[in-house]
Amino acid sequence: MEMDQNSGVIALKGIGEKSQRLFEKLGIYTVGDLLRYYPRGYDVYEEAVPVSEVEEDHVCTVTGAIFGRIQISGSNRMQVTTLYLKDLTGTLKVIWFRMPFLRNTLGKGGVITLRGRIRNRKGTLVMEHPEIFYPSAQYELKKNTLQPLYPLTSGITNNAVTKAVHQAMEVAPPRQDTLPETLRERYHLVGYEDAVRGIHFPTDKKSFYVARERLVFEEFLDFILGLRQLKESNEVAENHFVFLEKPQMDVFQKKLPYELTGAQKKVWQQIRQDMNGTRTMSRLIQGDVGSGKTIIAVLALMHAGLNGYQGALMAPTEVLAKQHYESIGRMFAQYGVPLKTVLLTGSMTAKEKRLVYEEIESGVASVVIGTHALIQEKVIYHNLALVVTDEQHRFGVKQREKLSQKGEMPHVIVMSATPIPRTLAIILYGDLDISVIDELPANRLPIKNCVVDTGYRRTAYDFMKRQVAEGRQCYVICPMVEESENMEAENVIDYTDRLREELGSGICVDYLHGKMKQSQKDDIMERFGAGEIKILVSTTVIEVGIDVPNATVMLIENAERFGLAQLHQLRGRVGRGKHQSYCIFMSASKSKETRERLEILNHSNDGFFIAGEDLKLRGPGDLFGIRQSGLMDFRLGDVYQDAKILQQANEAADYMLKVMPDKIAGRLMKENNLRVL
Ligand SMILES: Nc1ncnc2c1ncn2[C@@H]1O[C@H](COP(=O)(O)OP(=O)(O)OP(=O)(O)O)[C@@H](O)[C@H]1O
Repeated sequence: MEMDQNSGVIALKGIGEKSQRLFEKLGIYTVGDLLRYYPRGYDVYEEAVPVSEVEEDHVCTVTGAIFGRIQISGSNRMQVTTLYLKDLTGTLKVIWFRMPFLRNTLGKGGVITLRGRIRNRKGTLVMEHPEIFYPSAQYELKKNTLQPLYPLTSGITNNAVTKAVHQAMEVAPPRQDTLPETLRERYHLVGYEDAVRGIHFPTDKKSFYVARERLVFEEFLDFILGLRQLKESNEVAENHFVFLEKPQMDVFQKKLPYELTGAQKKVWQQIRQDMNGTRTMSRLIQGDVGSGKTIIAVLALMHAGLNGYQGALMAPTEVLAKQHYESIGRMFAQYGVPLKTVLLTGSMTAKEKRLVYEEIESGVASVVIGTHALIQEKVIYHNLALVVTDEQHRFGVKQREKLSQKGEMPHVIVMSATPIPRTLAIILYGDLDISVIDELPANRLPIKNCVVDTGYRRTAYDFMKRQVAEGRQCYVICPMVEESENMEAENVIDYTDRLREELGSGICVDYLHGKMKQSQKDDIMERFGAGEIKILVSTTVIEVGIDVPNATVMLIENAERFGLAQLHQLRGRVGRGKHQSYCIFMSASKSKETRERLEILNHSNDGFFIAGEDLKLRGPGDLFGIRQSGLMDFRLGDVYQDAKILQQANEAADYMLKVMPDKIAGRLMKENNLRVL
């Protein structure tokens, strides 16, 4: 049977119905999907290093002579085979678990190559459970190759995915190039088939870079073309709402416990003009953490409500939606704003939801706050004139379509706390007008930072104790353990136990992680917000938007595992009130690069500056590392890392629009287009 990109994966040899279902779980239905399922990283088979140079926690390759006798110890169930490998620089202890037969296979001695992770066992560096190349020459075949590592789901191995991709590449290579030749030549990009081959099975680092570059370019290009199309539709969308200036708006602002900053006033003015203007608003509000974006959204929602329209605020998480719902409700009650606010989230019971649906449909509710549930079919709005959303859940084509099908074409405000350099913002938010809140409220004291190693932990705990004694609260962030979400939870729980022990029973310590039930999360956040919980141990779930101004200490464990932008976001959870705040970046890493990165944060609290420095620090060498920005969920591209490619793609989009507009329509139809919007 002839196979092509649209054939189901079941057409491949070795894939039966059971594996087919597993592939479907990964979102892979066709051979084409499989080829677009890119590795999340690579195992690099580096040159062997001398025994004296192996590093703790690194995967290393060593070559040497088998020294002395191979020993077997331990119980029957957990037999440990121990070998000593010797080269000119030293001797390394190597162990395997449950592989006693190795004594026979390796018993002849001679030269061997081993590749495995180095652990520190009671002060001795030991290589654990390595891959064996015996005789040593076998390693030559693998040396310098990169083996793909795919994101997996339980029941499917990396080997199975690798094999399937291999086969697909052979029987149905993607022959048709998806980029016009002029663009390929102009930007020196490899052909599509080579790129797909290179991303799955790079022969060396260079072939990986060129493959990736081409695919990232295309991903960005499609994204930008989509934005241009959105911009066009924004430009023609007429504002059919009528807004009048309401005196309550000024009264409300005067009653606030603070005066708006100059930057907040400027941005509010821009929004008001837009809402009262002739076109439908599509505006991005960019502001550093804690710059006071929420109040701007509140003003806009009030403006809609007081004019008899509905406004919706869509938050990225339930915790945040609830926080907004409570703080806005409180504000309205306190300052006499006669607008009904409702909350709608996925975890509410059917009965609760029904009630809210009714209040929305009848127009009783003026301000609707919630998560993604807000754009579900069942919600029928009553004159929806404004949607405020955040950058992660940007209001894309699909959402707009959904709402316009309901007869609404609301004004849209997108809020972003990611201070990206202006040149990039203009490209990434090409469909939106941009407002920047470039000033922090005047009552803020700059956060004091320090970068320390784990030896400082005790001192940090003592410091937190003192802060708690003064009535303040603290956050501790534990790293997310990649791949295993259950472990993520365990980490936080274990850490909390240890911290409770260290600090004694007088201080209430609790934890928060992504796997908890919604009601538990709400409960924890409520108790932290009320000041009952003094120290909150958490994963990065608290990263976005949590606002507890009484919290003054942020301790980030394993700071090296996070990107700069993310660290800045985390730090932004403190320094939100009038008290002096502190951020402690803790890291055991000795790497010079990590230190340099963390020093940037140590010396600056300015998100825009940090983003700029972050950009400067990067080189292609970082590509195997963590994705730094977490901004917009591109399949391969990273807007910081690939800033140059982003700029080129932007230029290419201009060129296509001018020279080959006929080639664009086809691209916009592509299924993955604007996936990230
Ligand atoms: N002009 C102001 N003067 C003093 N305090 C302000 C001012 N504007 C907002 N605030 C307060 O500052 C805190 C942070 O504001 P807000 O939650 O809106 O920040 P944000 O910009 O959304 O930040 P993030 O992106 O970190 O969530 C809030 O407690 C808010 O009440």
